[in-house]
Amino acid sequence: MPEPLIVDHPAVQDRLARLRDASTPTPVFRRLVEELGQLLAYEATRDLPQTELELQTPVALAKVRRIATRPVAAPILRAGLGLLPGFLAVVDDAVVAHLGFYRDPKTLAAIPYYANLPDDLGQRDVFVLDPMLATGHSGSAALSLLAQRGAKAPVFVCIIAAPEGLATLARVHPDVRVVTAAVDERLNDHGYIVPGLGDAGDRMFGSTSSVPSSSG
Ligand SMILES: O=P(O)(O)OC[C@H]1O[C@H](OP(=O)(O)OP(=O)(O)O)[C@H](O)[C@@H]1O
Ligand SMILES: O=c1cc[nH]c(=O)[nH]1
Ligand SMILES: [Mg+2]
Repeated sequence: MPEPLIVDHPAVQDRLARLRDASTPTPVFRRLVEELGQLLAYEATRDLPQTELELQTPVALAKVRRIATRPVAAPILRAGLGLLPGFLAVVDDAVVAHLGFYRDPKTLAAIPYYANLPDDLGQRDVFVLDPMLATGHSGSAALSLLAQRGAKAPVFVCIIAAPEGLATLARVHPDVRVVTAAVDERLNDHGYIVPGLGDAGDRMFGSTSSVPSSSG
């Protein structure tokens, strides 16, 4: 797998710092995730193929470049939805594919519960959105489903990746490129990223599950 792209821009790192802060309230957390979605999408879509064409400005003919094909943005529910508005701010006519997976808290397996994908994935650039890559089970399961439906070499856009999740993707999906704001130290013994930011979905949507904070 290509080396992950860690977006080190101060505007990204400052927002990540505020996300990590346990005292950041839900509305601010959600806004910061949305803004990071835009900044990360800007980097992740840098190599999208373009077509050249000529059009008429009010003044003269101009040679211009447009994005060649509408890419697919595939948020993993729920938390991936937080990155979607920012992605669409960068590529406003992306096709949205929804992928429902939740992580079983005991086994940490990814349980599928919803999928709505376009038929022509093979002809499109695909960007999977999920703020957290922890064990990599959810990301890997989402990428497997996309591959079964014809997607080639998708990009995985996240805010924090754990080394364990990166290793899983490298093993199961070696063609995937990861764009992230940070690679953290490790997982704790409950599968949470350390130091991480806690449960992204809960912090974004105001729901509660107990986030185990053991140092294990
Ligand atoms: O790499 P993994 O170990 O699979 O963990 C990461 C997944 O866990 C979180 O989702 P969660 O299952 O909590 O669902 P939610 O987004 O609905 O809260 C997160 O948004 C990822 O999808
Ligand atoms: O640290 C983690 C791990 C999985 N999912 C989250 O939201 N946070
Ligand atoms: Mg969650």
